[in-house]
Amino acid sequence: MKELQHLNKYFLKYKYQLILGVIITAIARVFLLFTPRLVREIFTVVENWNNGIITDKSVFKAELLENILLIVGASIVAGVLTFLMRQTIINVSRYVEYDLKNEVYQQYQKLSLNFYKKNRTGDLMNRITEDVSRVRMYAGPAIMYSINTITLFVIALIYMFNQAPKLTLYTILPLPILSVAIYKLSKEIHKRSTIVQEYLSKLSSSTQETFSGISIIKAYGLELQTSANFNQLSEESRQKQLDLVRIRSFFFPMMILLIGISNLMVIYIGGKQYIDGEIESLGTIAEFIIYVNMLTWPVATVGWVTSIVQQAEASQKRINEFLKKKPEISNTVTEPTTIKGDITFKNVYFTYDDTNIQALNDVSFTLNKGKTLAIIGKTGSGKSTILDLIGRLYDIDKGEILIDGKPIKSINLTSLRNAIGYVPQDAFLFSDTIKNNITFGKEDASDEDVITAAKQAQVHKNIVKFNKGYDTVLGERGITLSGGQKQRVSIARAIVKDPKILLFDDSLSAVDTETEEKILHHLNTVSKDKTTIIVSHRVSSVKNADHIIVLDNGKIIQDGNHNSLINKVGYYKELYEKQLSEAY
Ligand SMILES: Nc1ncnc2c1ncn2[C@@H]1O[C@H](COP(=O)(O)OP(=O)(O)OP(=O)(O)O)[C@@H](O)[C@H]1O
Repeated sequence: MKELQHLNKYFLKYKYQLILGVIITAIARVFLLFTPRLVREIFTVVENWNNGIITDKSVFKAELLENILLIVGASIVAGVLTFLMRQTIINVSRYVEYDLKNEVYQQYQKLSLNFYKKNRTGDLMNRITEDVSRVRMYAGPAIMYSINTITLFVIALIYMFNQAPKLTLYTILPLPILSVAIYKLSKEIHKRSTIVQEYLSKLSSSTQETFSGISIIKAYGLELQTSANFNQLSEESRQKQLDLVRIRSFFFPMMILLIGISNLMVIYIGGKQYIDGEIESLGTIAEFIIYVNMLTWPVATVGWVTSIVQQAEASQKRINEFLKKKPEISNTVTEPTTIKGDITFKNVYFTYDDTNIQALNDVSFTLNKGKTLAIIGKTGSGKSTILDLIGRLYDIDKGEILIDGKPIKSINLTSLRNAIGYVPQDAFLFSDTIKNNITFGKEDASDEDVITAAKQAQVHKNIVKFNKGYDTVLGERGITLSGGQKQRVSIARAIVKDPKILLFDDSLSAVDTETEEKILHHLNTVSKDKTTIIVSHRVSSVKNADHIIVLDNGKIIQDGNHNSLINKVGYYKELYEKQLSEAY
């Protein structure tokens, strides 16, 4: 229960609804328990009529009717209260589920990129869906059924002991056996349903992967093989489902058996006691039969609730593991920082934790506000890493990164990221309209801003050709853009944000040189007062930059401007000549 204490703050938040729920539950049970006593009354009235104690037929009828009406009345009140019990306690569990989901999601957002590298997406999704649902079962049904069982049991036992103490003992004897049996069964059901769940998620991720890679599968003619893999997985999954169904089938027969045994005991022992004169009325036997049936389900829930609590505890433990994680990159500055855009790297060293790859080795450069730096170099030389470090997606090992002359850690993280317009290597677009994809970083951008940015990114003409223009939906339910179109929408997104710092990570690789030329021309105007970094493999993209650095294996091996570098023997000159000859 230690892990579940995390939920106490939510119980405190919804304390009034919870207390109301508990009171309603208790009162509902009291009303429910009127029925057995009233049934006994009816039996007594009938016995009295048979024994001649009541002789007046109208009195007999009136007493019968009174008890029947009382049963109907008590049942209606109990029914209404049971409805209200669910409306309070189950509602609270839904509120708790909602709050907990939000808490986990907020925490996910705070955690740094490294966290996402170390944990699989499926696992992250599971904690926010499966685990939170299991915890909800504790916050709602488990609490509700526990209160239900306790109140019903206490009140019923008091009534029963008052009526016939010996019969009570015999009646409740099989109930603990029922509880333990249900507990064991629930545990086994849970074990098997977890396996079924695992198979279902394997099936869905494998299907999802197949659909995502359908063009490759078709191109390589692998349909039969993927179908065979699917069938095998599906067959295994079916087997596990059948195992689960088998164990579940025991549940109700077992309950019926144990209720049957209890009923028989009441009839047998009660009957003997009646014959021996230990109990006065046959009505008591009827009353006890109703108690047994009323108590069976709550007693069965003791076993069920125990297993729910155990599952919830395990799930909350997994959730807590993530909630307790401290973000590696945190914002320590509360005041917003105004950013101008000067960037300085001083002897920066950086190694990726997970792979131990040293991506940057003693990198230094200075880039003043409004200037353009280009980074060129072989793949894996550390170009993207420099951009990630400017956005403080990682903290460096050694050296210093200064923004406007201040250490990057002393700058408000939100202000820093708000000041950056980043165009990643793989343009990521959401399943949303083109317009919303462009205004992603600046939701209040006007239609005019969006169109201007799209024109500057050379994608406006493509967009207006679609039937719905800027309202065209992209992604799974919409159209698929070409690689170059995606890159350009992504560039428009950065431009519309009007940031102080623009970072382009090989963002023109999928556009032809003519379009590239036009985009670069517009970028000259757009980035006039902005600090710009362009990462590229193409000399044509970087030649107009104020400063160019050439990276190799995390080290700067050359730097200067285009004119100086093409006159120096080295990587840049070689690349320039090679790309020049390819162009002709
Ligand atoms: N998130 C990461 N975790 C671990 N290692 C990484 C990560 N990102 C990059 N690396 C490694 O760091 C080195 C530098 O990578 P980086 O992406 O900065 O290179 P790049 O010059 O941008 O390459 P490319 O031109 O192919 O995009 C590479 O060896 C790469 O494998």
